[in-house]
Amino acid sequence: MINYQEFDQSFVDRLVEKLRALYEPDLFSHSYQTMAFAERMAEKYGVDQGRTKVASLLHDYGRAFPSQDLVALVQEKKISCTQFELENPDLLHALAGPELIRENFGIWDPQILSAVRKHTVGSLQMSPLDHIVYISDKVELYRSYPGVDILRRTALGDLNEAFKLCYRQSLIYVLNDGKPLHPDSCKIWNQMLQHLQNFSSSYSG
Ligand SMILES: Nc1ncnc2c1ncn2[C@@H]1O[C@H](COP(=O)(O)OP(=O)(O)OP(=O)(O)OP(=O)(O)OC[C@H]2O[C@@H](n3cnc4c(N)ncnc43)[C@H](O)[C@@H]2O)[C@@H](O)[C@H]1O
Repeated sequence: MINYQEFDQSFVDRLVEKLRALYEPDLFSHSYQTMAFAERMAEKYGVDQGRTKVASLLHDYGRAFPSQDLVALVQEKKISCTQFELENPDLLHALAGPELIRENFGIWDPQILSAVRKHTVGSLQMSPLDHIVYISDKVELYRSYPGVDILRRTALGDLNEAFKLCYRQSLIYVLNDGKPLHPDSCKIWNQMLQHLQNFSSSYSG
């Protein structure tokens, strides 16, 4: 029997093959490239490689399910979810992801499940692993929007700055699309600026 809580390379390899068979090709390529970028970031920032690979590979697992199934799942399992999120089902794949991953892969690791849940809107409390998965999703090799190269370089140089730039990028993307912004976004943005300001003033003594 596979010990699902040991995220060694053999576990990762088997997970890659399962997802290759399960996902549409575009979703598989995106997930694989997100893992490849996250791996580089984990090495740079000293974050657990196995967890990083599993979380980044599975971050979009909820995307393999139709929206109506995700709505039914969050209601049936009473997954913590706001009215705004229910009305914007693009956001549900991140919220339903942890439950689906527990059920279908037997992965209960809280750090992995946290990174999956927070990869779309972020959160007021994010670990380095949460940041790595969030950023890698936005800058993986197949993303090709203007400015993505700068985001990639920053991602491998300064984790806090990279999260700030990627978060800003996502907010602009949502606004330009004319979509409603998640109510938590403003709080997350302001808290991040405060944190960066405190960090830089304590650093400069
Ligand atoms: N705070 C918030 N409030 C409300 N809704 C929110 C939100 N944050 C994210 N969302 C929405 O939630 C959805 C899911 O976000 P994610 O979970 O981050 O995106 P995804 O599953 O990888 O894919 P999707 O197809 O939906 O998005 P895309 O690759 O085009 O894009 C994924 C990301 O890649 C970047 N990106 C991709 N194409 C880009 C482009 N042409 N220009 C600029 N940035 C781009 C952006 O950062 C973008 O967010 C997004 O569509 C987004 O609109």
